[in-house]
Amino acid sequence: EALADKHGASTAGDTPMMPEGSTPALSPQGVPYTELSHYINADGQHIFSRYWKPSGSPRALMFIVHGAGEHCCRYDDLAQILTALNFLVFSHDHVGHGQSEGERMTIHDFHIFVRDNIQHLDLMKKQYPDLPIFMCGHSMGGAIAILTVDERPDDFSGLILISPLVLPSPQSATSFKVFAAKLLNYVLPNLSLGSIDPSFVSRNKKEVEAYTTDPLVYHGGMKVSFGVQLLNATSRVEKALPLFKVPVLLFHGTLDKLCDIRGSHVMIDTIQSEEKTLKVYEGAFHALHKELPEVTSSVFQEIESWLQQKLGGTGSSNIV
Ligand SMILES: O=C1N[C@]2(CO1)C[C@H](C(=O)N1CCC(COc3ccc(F)cc3Cl)CC1)C2
Repeated sequence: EALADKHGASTAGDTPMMPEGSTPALSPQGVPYTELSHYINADGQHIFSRYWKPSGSPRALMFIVHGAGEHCCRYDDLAQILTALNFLVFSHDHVGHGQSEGERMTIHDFHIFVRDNIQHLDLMKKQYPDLPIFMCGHSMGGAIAILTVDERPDDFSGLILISPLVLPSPQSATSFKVFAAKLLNYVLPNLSLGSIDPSFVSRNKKEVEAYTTDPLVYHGGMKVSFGVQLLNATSRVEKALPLFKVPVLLFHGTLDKLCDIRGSHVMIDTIQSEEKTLKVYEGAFHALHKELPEVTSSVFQEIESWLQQKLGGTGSSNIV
């Protein structure tokens, strides 16, 4: 059992990871993992993990789950908002993403993302056994979050979803692409379905630029095999929704071309959660946490007041 250090990152200090004189495991960017907070997943891969700690003692945990091709350091702004509410925020780069090991944007079973999520969740529960835990997922990270909560419903006090992948969007997963992906998966699994169009990510030109120039973002084509796993994810999510009971705060833009807003309508109508809210942003694109200032500030305010109300905290909980 690898020891978890104070950050909850497990180091392999007690098991000789490499015989004397050999080089330490390096991140895809060439950084030794001994210098990066990380944990080792069930396949022995180094998963880069990130922790944003509040100045005071934390009153809750927030587990952020990033989307396809991106990485957890893109959530610094959201994490800062949350640490100001005395949340301890944690996240990691999914296998094949960012500073974690694994072939770029390659997965042979979508459940691996959920398995690694649960491992990190258990590490943090051990470190902070008495704190309520919330999860926030974006896009493909929303599907991973839904499936994680579905497996551990009693571990979460609430789930926030920013334009989650519930239904594939007809633009990015055209019925031809879906058909082709399923067929080609047997013969050409590594064929590219084309890469994510950065202009679909946000209307905010600065954010599109940041996405396009971010060296930790994967800008290559999406493999057929990855697309098929995303389709697997959407069907697993649809099966999970009718049994879903955790409080949910959902956000979606009406002009989202990457994840169909219909998926959020299906979700809000299907889940059994007593507390469920869907905020629709007219004209907004996909990454609402990186959209035009008026959208992103509204999303962050809604998240703040929803969390304050959940924690029975001070602030704008409107008790009538
Ligand atoms: O800020 C952010 N957001 C990001 C990038 O940077 C967007 C990206 C992300 O997760 N998705 C956008 C693309 C979408 C493609 O979907 C498919 C494609 C082929 C297919 F066959 C079946 C499907 Cl479902 C999946 C979800 C994370």
